Amino acid sequence: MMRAVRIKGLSLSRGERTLFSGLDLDLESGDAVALLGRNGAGKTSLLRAVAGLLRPQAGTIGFEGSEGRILEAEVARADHLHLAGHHDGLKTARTAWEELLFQTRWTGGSEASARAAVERLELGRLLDLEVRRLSAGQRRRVSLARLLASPRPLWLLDEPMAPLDAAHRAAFGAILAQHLAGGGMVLAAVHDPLPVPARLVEVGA
Ligand SMILES: Nc1ncnc2c1ncn2[C@@H]1O[C@H](COP(=O)(O)OP(=O)(O)OP(=O)(O)O)[C@@H](O)[C@H]1O
Repeated sequence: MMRAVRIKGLSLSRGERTLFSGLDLDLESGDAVALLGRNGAGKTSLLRAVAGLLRPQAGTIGFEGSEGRILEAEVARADHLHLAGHHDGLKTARTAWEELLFQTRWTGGSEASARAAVERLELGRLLDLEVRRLSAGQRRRVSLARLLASPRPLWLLDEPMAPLDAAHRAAFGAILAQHLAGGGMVLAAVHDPLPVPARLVEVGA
């Protein structure tokens, strides 16, 4: 079980442009961090680097288990984190249920855990619809259901609440609080405040 993330002296570039350099950030079990910064500052890029999808120019990203045990980064990334990007990563021609079940199994969850996530996110009436027929907020709820359907300690969230209405933002706040209370960690790029207490970290120059 992952208990901490340690980012030291991190520099990220896109093309010729350095987005930021010398970023230090520690995330411990139970912590939420809100990444702030102007459009293009590099918040999404940072989440992708933590997920292993973008190679840093400099610095390190380390993962620890209980008692400071170093986790192999490849294993930590494959088994201990979720990246919920703002493109949702859902195949549009599948039904919401097909897509949720496929992704749940892919990440080690079961049909029962997918059903429980459906209940929690009130997706029951949407399950037979193709993803392309869902509204932005409905699509986001299907995407966020994956977080619950296969429990993993580190949630990397890219503007998770942007398309959600007030009621579903509140429901998602409760889900985040429960995840943190259970020892999980949240690293979220946001423009609006997270609905749980979070440390604020400014990204970019
Ligand atoms: N695939 C890519 N190839 C080249 N440059 C990219 C790519 N993706 C993003 N960028 C550039 O990297 C910079 C940082 O983008 P990023 O998405 O990390 O910013 P952000 O802080 O998340 O912004 P926003 O608040 O608008 O979501 C931007 O200037 C963007 O144009």
